[in-house]
Amino acid sequence: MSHPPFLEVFDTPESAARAAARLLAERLSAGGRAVLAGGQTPLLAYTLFGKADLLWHRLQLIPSDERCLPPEHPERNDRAIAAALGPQTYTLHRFPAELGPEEAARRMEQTVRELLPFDLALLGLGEDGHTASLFPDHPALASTRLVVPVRGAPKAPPERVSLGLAALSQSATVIYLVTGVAKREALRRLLRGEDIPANRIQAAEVMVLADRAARGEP
Ligand SMILES: O=C1O[C@H](COP(=O)(O)O)[C@@H](O)[C@H](O)[C@H]1O
Repeated sequence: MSHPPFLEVFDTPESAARAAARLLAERLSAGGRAVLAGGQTPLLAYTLFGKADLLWHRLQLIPSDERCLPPEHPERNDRAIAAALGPQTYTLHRFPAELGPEEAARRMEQTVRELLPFDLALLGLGEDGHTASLFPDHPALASTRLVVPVRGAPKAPPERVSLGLAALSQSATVIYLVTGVAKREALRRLLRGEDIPANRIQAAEVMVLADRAARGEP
């Protein structure tokens, strides 16, 4: 990560989500190619972003990673992202993660190659410092592939597929949305430039939107 990143701290997770939605709408007003994190944290931001007035038909989106679960499973990132965004007409490049990590990674390689570079990546941060499905000390971190298969992830489900560092580092802007007291230590490590997966992503512009709880402020 470029150091020091731009950091903005908000009173509540809702105000951090509003700021993330505003940034997405500003940066993608004419469309573009963007990565969206999975997980719970960004869902409110996506709901708000989904109401923005922009050239949705020119927007190509891809989840940062996917869990190897059946397509309609509630824990699928693509399903949660699409549900939060609502009925806008855009392109969402879904990982065929139901086919397993290796096959999904193989099939998505060309799609990702054609999407690069990304205009923006909104990423999450796990309590252990993972981002997308790139976990600390996992062999996927050493891969130079654009899309990496992940087995044995320490967070369920253990089988996943993820954009690799080689793809995520081709993002003009990376925004981390980090809220909640459980993320406090991971955020501290991110901001100190410690060797966690999120800090292995190289981008020209890195912004961190956090709430007071994640920052350890009362
Ligand atoms: O498993 C995942 O975890 C991270 C963080 O998720 P959160 O629920 O703590 O916000 C997420 O960024 C990643 O895309 C997801 O698959």
